[in-house]
Amino acid sequence: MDWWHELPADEPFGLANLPYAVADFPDGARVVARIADHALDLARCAEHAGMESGAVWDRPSLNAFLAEGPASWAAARTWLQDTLRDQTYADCVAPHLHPLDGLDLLLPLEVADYVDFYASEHHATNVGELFRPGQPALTPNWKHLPIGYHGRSGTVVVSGTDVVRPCGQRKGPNDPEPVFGPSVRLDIECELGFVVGGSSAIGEPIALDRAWEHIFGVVLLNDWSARDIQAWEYAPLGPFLGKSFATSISAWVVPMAALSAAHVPLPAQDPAPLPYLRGDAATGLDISCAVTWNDTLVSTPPFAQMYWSPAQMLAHLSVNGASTRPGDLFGSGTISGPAKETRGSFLELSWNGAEPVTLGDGSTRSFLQDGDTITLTATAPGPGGSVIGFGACTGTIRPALTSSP
Ligand SMILES: O=C(O)/C=C/C(=O)CC(=O)CC(=O)O
Ligand SMILES: [Ca+2]
Ligand SMILES: [Mg+2]
Repeated sequence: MDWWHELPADEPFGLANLPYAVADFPDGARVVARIADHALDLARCAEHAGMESGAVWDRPSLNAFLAEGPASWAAARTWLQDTLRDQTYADCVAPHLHPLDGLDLLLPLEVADYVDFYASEHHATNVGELFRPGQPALTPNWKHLPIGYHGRSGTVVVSGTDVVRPCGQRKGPNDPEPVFGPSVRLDIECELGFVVGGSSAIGEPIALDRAWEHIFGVVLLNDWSARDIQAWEYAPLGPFLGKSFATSISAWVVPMAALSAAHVPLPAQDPAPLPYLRGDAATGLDISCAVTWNDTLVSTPPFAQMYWSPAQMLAHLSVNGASTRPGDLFGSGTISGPAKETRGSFLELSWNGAEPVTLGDGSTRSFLQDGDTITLTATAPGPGGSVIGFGACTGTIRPALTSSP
């Protein structure tokens, strides 16, 4: 028996999970799968085992594998689980396992198009009250369609990448004129990101009941947000420079197949959405997130509380005939539950600065200070009582480069 044949039942990166990442080996970057605290060099392991289709992993991103589609993803997963389970393959596995400690993980995919949704009713209600006081918190369309905006795919960065405080225009309600400078209300948004694979042609919407087949897996996602820049710029076209400077994702992509036991019914949708958004595939996911600010756990956002299903998001995203490509990424929107300690942004947690958060060292915060580190983590139920881990999505704030261009 080798160590990977006898992992404890509560190992969050056991055979039921097997998330993918891209590791920067001395002789090139390649796709790996995680098993406990090791990464398996998939292309080399497959080569060793005589599995020719493993060449798709001999690349510096997941995109070629994403392009192959769900039948290939399922076959690869079955092969990988069999290879790790069966002791006769131990010689094909052992030489290609690398301790994670000391391994550099890269952005796991070349992000094609990036969309961010707004699917938490609690978050949308809170932000509505804070940004548009005196108006109904939810806009009239909110319960009829999953609201989203197209973001900037080129600034999606991997966990561990520092985030430079953005500069931009802001104008508070009492300022006579806009001013330019480093954001003074830099925030996070705890979200999940959904990685799209296969493709759909222009003019051919993805039906709700086929939507999950197009979703390869899930990452943790932090949609860094400069609230002062956002509040001044967003009307009437939506978020722009307040969010496009950086979006962090976890290095590990948890395959949807690992989350088969995590599907849960959505909270009741009233009014019933239009038929293209209605059906049994409109499930939620029981994924419990956690937000750590420096070393203090400040929030535990529950994805199971999200109003819209990821399947509804993808059906809506393509219902106008927009095509999808391997490497498309969509964010769920900030995950906020009903309780204060489950809010997924500091705008909400500090109620726009009125109720600062106290950290473990006794200091208080409303928004991010230079040097602060944010870490998102999550777990989900796996098959047979196992636990599915997601790794971490972390980022540290660096000072603004300049206060004037
Ligand atoms: O209500 C608004 O004007 C904007 C809210 C957001 O910050 C948008 C966003 O990124 C969506 C989300 O993460 O839920
Ligand atoms: Ca967001
Ligand atoms: Mg962003």
